[in-house]
Amino acid sequence: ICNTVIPVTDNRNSIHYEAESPDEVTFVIAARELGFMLNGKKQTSITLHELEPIIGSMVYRTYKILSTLSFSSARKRMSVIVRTEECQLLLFCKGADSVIFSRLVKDGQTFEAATRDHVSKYSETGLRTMVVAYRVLSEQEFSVWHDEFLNATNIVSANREEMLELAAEKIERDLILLGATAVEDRLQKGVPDCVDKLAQAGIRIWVVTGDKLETAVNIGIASHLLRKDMKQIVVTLSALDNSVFTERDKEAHDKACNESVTRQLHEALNEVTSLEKRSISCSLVIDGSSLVYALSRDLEKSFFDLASGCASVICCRTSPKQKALITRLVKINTRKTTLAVGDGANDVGMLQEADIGVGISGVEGMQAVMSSDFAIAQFRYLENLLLVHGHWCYRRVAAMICYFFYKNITFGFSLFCFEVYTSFTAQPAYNDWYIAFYNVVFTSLPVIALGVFDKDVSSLLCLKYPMMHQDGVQNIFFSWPRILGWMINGVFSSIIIYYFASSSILNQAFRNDGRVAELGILGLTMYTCVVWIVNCQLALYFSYFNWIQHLFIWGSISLWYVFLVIYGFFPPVVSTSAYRVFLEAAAPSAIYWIVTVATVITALIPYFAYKAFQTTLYPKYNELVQIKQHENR
Ligand SMILES: Nc1ncnc2c1ncn2[C@@H]1O[C@H](COP(=O)(O)OP(=O)(O)OP(=O)(O)O)[C@@H](O)[C@H]1O
Ligand SMILES: [Mg+2]
Repeated sequence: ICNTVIPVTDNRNSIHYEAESPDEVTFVIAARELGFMLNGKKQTSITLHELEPIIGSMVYRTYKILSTLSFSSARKRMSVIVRTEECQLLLFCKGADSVIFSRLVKDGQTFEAATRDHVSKYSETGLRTMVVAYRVLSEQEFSVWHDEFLNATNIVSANREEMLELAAEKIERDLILLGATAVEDRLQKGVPDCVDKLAQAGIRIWVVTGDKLETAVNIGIASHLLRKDMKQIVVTLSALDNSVFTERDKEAHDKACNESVTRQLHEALNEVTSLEKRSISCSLVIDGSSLVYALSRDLEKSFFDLASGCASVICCRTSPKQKALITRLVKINTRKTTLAVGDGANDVGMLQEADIGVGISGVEGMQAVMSSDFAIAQFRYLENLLLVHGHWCYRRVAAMICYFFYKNITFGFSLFCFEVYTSFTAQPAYNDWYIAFYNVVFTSLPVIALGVFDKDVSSLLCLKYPMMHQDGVQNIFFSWPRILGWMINGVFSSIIIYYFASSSILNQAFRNDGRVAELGILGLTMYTCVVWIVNCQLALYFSYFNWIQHLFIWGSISLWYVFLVIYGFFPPVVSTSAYRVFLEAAAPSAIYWIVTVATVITALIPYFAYKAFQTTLYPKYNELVQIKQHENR
């Protein structure tokens, strides 16, 4: 009993009741069993008040559940076998209309036409429907079947699922139709807007659902995937008359289906091509039974061509396996990144097949979330995940990798330049501890700040300009020219460092008493420039500064001087070439400081000049947004 929608199946006829106030209740009854009627009349709604005397006068009956065949998305149905008080054995089965209707015995089809009519009416209004049927079992039939079912349940092997399915197939047949139910399954808040945004970001969206065609189309319209100006192309096998094929004619049936799907796909493809010329967009709706053939080896290419020519694609009545196959088809044929979003256990295959799986936690359990890469609570958060965090993270990770190349090349290549000078005698320019601490202490924290905090535009603007998402799709920030550019920048910086330091320090009197500088001072000067340059380069790159970035960058540089002082106090056995070198030799010398400043400025000029020209002459999309953001301040 709940208070949203009242789907009641009366005596072999389906009536849909919709509650209008909270005290109205939902009451789903297998009416044939309970004979439910109010004052001898059909009622469109019932209040708790009216219900009380009925419940009071109702005869309660006890059913003993003997066996449950649980729901699976592949079977699209579930059943219970019960023993009534009169010791009669009954099987009740509920499930998708297509599955139940095809399992009815001849005598059980009396109300099929009327129920079908009701079911399609419910679906057209966007309700999720289910058909209920029953069957009387004999004791013997049940006991034979039950042994087999228990065997299948207890088996510990890979084909357990198959055996269970086989057992279910044996008993869930020759059913007698009882009626249909419908429940409202509202779209979550914000879905249409989110779909709109994602479409604006240039993301192609396919809906793959286990629902009925009519319901799926209705949801497509509600979520703005299907629009009035689109030509809707439907590929379905529902028009095929199955009654002409007996069970033995499986092959003939398959052949007819295959031909029908082939024909429909080709006709649709022609239509799409001709409409494309008149710039009319199309949408494709295809059902699970057609997909069986459309996803076969011969037809998958035609299906994919057709689907990729359509602006929206809706696949309905799909099994979990088909969901995964569709994802794989798109992934392989487009070679693009695929992202699957799902909330139920039937989406697990799809979530794992896609490059990125996003599980929605909610009423349908945790399976989807457990097997996904990202978990969100509502569909609309996808917008934030992709357009805001997707953009930020992509830019951060790309910049971080490029910067790693840069800073290590700057460091390593300056060592190499010195090696050339020493004619490859393997004499290192830097003290061992300088080398050991480079990536661990003096340049590590600012990179973390880049990878965690940097953002080029605010989240509001990311959502306002969804096209920025295309930066990632077109791989603007991690292209070969960009990676090579950073590498060349690194080589350039290190040449400047070596050239400036060696030519200014080595060839003239360095100390007051006229002595020239020795190797320890050259290494120290070069290393000072390296630490300054790689950190200032990062400061130039940052689009966003808070106190953490400042602390990390200027802190890392200060740490270098602190380290020099402390390390210099260690006895010469430990500090070797760095013994008191900073306090006694480098710091009192003006040339050391002048070289540092000149080298840092010179090494940063190329990046600065490139950035200034590029932003003025060929701004990227995100830079245009940045300019807008700046103007609006
Ligand atoms: N617990 C159940 N018992 C019986 N039938 C069910 C049950 N749950 C769903 N069905 C029927 O099986 C069909 C397929 O269900 P499935 O879970 O595969 O997909 P869905 O929930 O309809 O859609 P989606 O793929 O969007 O989650 C449903 O449309 C419904 O008719
Ligand atoms: Mg579901």
